[in-house]
Amino acid sequence: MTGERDLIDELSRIFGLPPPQVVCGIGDDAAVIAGQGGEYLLWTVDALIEKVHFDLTYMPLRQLGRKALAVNLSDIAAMGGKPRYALLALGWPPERDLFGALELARGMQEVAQETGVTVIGGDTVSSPGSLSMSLTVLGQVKKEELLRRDGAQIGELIYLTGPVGLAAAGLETLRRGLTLTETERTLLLQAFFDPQPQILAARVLARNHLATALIDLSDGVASDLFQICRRSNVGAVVESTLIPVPAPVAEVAAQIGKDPLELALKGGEDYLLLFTSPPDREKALYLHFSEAGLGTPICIGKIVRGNRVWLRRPEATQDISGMGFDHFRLKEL
Ligand SMILES: Nc1ncnc2c1ncn2[C@@H]1O[C@H](COP(=O)(O)OP(=O)(O)O)[C@@H](O)[C@H]1O
Ligand SMILES: Cc1ncc(C[n+]2csc(CCOP(=O)(O)OP(=O)(O)O)c2C)c(N)n1
Ligand SMILES: [Mg+2]
Repeated sequence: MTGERDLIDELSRIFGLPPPQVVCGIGDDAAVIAGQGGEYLLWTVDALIEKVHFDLTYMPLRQLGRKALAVNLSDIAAMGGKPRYALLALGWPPERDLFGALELARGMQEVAQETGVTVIGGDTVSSPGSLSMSLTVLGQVKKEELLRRDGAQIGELIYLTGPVGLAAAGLETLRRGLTLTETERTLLLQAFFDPQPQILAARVLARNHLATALIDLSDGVASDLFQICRRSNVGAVVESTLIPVPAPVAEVAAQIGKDPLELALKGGEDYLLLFTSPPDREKALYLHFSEAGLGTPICIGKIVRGNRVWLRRPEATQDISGMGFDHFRLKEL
């Protein structure tokens, strides 16, 4: 086993196949359980661990609360669903002021109110040394609107709902104390601190049957597109010239001596949507997004035969399958 994905594959072998009422078990953004009246229940959990997901020296607790819920909601969005209820398991370091936990909860409650979610339970324990939390979110989606990772077909187009690399560049800015203009800094830190779960965009895709496969971007395009490919038994070609890399991301990349595309495709924590859609739905896609007041989706490539993710650059084509954030293959970007 060489990383997180291999470990999950092995765990899923141990846990075995789920019973028939489980429409989708291990392997998608959330588990899907057949509910009543043509509704499916969506069930997801994400842990956030100090020093792995956040550093309290630069992450205010209120922001952390916002982000903790937002990244979980992103997994419900990634199934085309509506988030409803959340449970919070909190591991609080006993040496840390307990009032800090209230700040965290206030941040979470802000996002809950913004998205129509209610926190209905949890667990509170001490966690010597580091703050940890785990959020469980329950959502719902109509049976015919469920969007999974496994529906991509050869010839379809691959889209993003926004520019990539901002959060990763924000993290590098904080970590390395980079000097940027105030506008650049604000944009990057906002993306890193306060990701906006793409619930509306996902609902537009789901309601109008505009996507065939959907995932949210937590580990980066290279890794998350590979998950779509693995589940759909297809390959993908991403065109380097089509990747939306904002100028401040390129600026950070230059300051840290990295390739901007690398930061944009492998940095992670974008929490945008990555989806596939048939070419003949392109007009409808743009129209529905524009009618909903959403930015135009950005086409970055195409689904092809095979099982790898290729990045086509003017000078060469490179295999980027599964590259990006992995909990057990940590290396400095
Ligand atoms: N420890 C685990 N036990 C069982 N299932 C797991 C475990 N870790 C991850 N999974 C499942 O593996 C799939 C991929 O997980 P992950 O990559 O963390 O998804 P996401 O990026 O959407 O959070 C999901 O369906 C998740 O529920
Ligand atoms: C202190 C710190 N170090 C590193 C990172 C970068 N980082 C942490 S988790 C992550 C990827 C997403 O987290 P994960 O737990 O894999 O989410 P999931 O894919 O399960 O939704 C990234 C890029 C960070 N945010 N903070
Ligand atoms: Mg996860």
